[in-house]
This record gives sequence, structure tokens and C-alpha cells, in this order.
Amino acid sequence: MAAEPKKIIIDTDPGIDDAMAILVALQSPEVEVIGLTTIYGNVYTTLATRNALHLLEIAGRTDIPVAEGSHVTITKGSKLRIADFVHGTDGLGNQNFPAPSGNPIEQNAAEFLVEQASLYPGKVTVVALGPLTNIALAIQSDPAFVKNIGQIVVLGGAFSVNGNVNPAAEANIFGDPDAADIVFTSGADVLAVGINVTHQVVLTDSDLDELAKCNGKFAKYLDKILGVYFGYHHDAYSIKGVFLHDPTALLAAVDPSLITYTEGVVRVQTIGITRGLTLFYNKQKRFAEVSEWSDKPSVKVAVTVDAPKVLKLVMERLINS
Ligand SMILES: O=c1[nH]cnc2c1ncn2[C@@H]1O[C@H](CO)[C@@H](O)[C@H]1O
Repeated sequence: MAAEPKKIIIDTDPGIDDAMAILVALQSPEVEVIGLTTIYGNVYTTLATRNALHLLEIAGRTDIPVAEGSHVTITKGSKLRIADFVHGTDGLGNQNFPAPSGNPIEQNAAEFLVEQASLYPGKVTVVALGPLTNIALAIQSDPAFVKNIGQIVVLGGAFSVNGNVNPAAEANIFGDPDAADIVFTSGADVLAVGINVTHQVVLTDSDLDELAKCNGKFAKYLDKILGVYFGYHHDAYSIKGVFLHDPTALLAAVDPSLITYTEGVVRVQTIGITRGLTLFYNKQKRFAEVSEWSDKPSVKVAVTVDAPKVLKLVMERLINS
């Protein structure tokens, strides 16, 4: 008998690569998407909610609830860094789609996360594709959350490589470094998939042509919105392709054999010019002095990815939609 699909909640700030990850998830028989929770990052939270509802309508999956998340950081910061220059002002490639007809549920994102984790202890995976405010709020509001949640797969961090906001910081961690530090030191089963890994997974111009030419419904939709994302990568990185950040993290949650990881303590810098830096302690040295890394629980940090296989899965699942 086939294994029961893994229950996942996608915490998301759609976002072009978020849209791709969500649509791939809905085409993945290994997982059951039990909800989307929204957060600021690529767009403000209100627009993230609108885009999440829109994507579920595109996919014909309005049965999946959307819970709106925080509009401010965990320290109530409202000066947010929004990456509209990566995704377009509407977050979805400046297509100005009509407003969705659905609405978010009454519960907010943190309440929904806490409730679902307690309903299915050890069985729910959160795939966090934006800043970690909602997850940190869930951790703070329910002491049982860290043991009830199955795994938290974080798309974020730049482990031993430069960031993408500045040389120190990756965008999702930079969005709320205090929240990220809470999540990484919470004791939950956390797997961080950083840009040191996702930068290895590139969808090229010719892959995009293939998506445009096929008959897959999701492939055709994504072809429309991907232009802005390609333009940004061409200008910022001089590459003829785009990094598949969010789909890679999603697929790492779907099939852990796609990546390898190491384990150790991760702390996040919350101040100064290195705000948002993720620093990994590999535990190979026992330091004599007590430090900010001592006695903190370990997390998993992805090290390698089977990039050709991730790309193949993304293409197949979109083409066959
Ligand atoms: O240069 C960038 N600045 C800000 N956000 C970015 C950039 N490139 C990609 N992303 C967005 O942030 C996450 C990965 O860090 C991804 O969700 C991606 O869409």
C-alpha cells in the first residue's frame, strides 16, 4: 500500500518562485497541502494573501484554506524590505490578475499552524518560503508547537556564501532575523535550505521555452509570470536562467533524498552590518568558553542537492498539469 501523503503547510509570500513551488506541490502525490499561510517578503502580507487565494483558484483548489499571517516583524517592525523588484509590483510578474473571489479563514497564520500541529502531532511539515515571523509566533504562543510540528523546512540562509540582499544576508532571514533566530534555536526539527544550495538549481531560457510550448496548464500560467523573474536574474547575476529557490526547498520536503545535509547549531545575527547573517557551528571543536552557541539545539543544514533531478521533477510536474 502506498504511504499516506505527508501533510504540508506552505508559509509563503507569493512571489514568482513561490507560485512555482505551490503549483509543483499541488502536482506532487507524495504530499497533501493542508493550508497556505501568508507572510510579507516578496510582497506585503495583504498582497501575499490575495496571491495565495488567486493561485489556488488558478489550480482549482479553493478547498485549501489560506490563513493570513503577520504584517510586521516579530519585534513589531513595520519598515519591511519588499522584493517587488524581483517579482513585479503585483508579486506575480506584473500581470495584474483579477482579484480572487475567495477569502482567508478567520484564524491567523500562527493560530492555524498551532492548531494543525496539535491536530496531527508529528505529522505536519511546514515549508517556510518567506521570513519566519509566523513560525516564530507559533513557537512563542504554544510551548507544545516545537514537538507537535513534524518538520520545519526553511528556504533561507546563506551558509558560508554571500547573501542576496547584501554580502552578509539572504532575503528571507534578513526580512526578520529575530524570528529566524527563534526558529533555529527552538529545538524543533528544522531543515534549512540556503542559497548556497538553491543557487545550484537553475531553470534556463530553453527550459522556459519548453514550458511555454507544452500543454500543461500550470506551465502555461508560469510562463506568463516568469518574464520579470528572468529579467531580474539577467540584470543582477548575468545568467540566462533563474534560481529555483522555493521549488527546491519544497521538493526537499517532498523527497529528502534530493539533498544531503549536515547538523549543528545555527545562530542569526540580528544587528549591525551583518544583520541577517546565518552562522553555522559544526560542533567539531569543543570550546572551553560558554558562548551564544553553547547548549543550543542542532538543526539540519542542506549541503548538496541533486540539481538535475530537482529540475526534472519541476519540469515534469508542470508539463503534466
Ligand atoms: O536578490 C534578491 N533580493 C531579494 N529577494 C530575492 C532575491 N533573489 C531572490 N529573492 C527571493 O528571496 C528568496 C531567496 O532568497 C526567494 O523566495 C526569492 O524569490
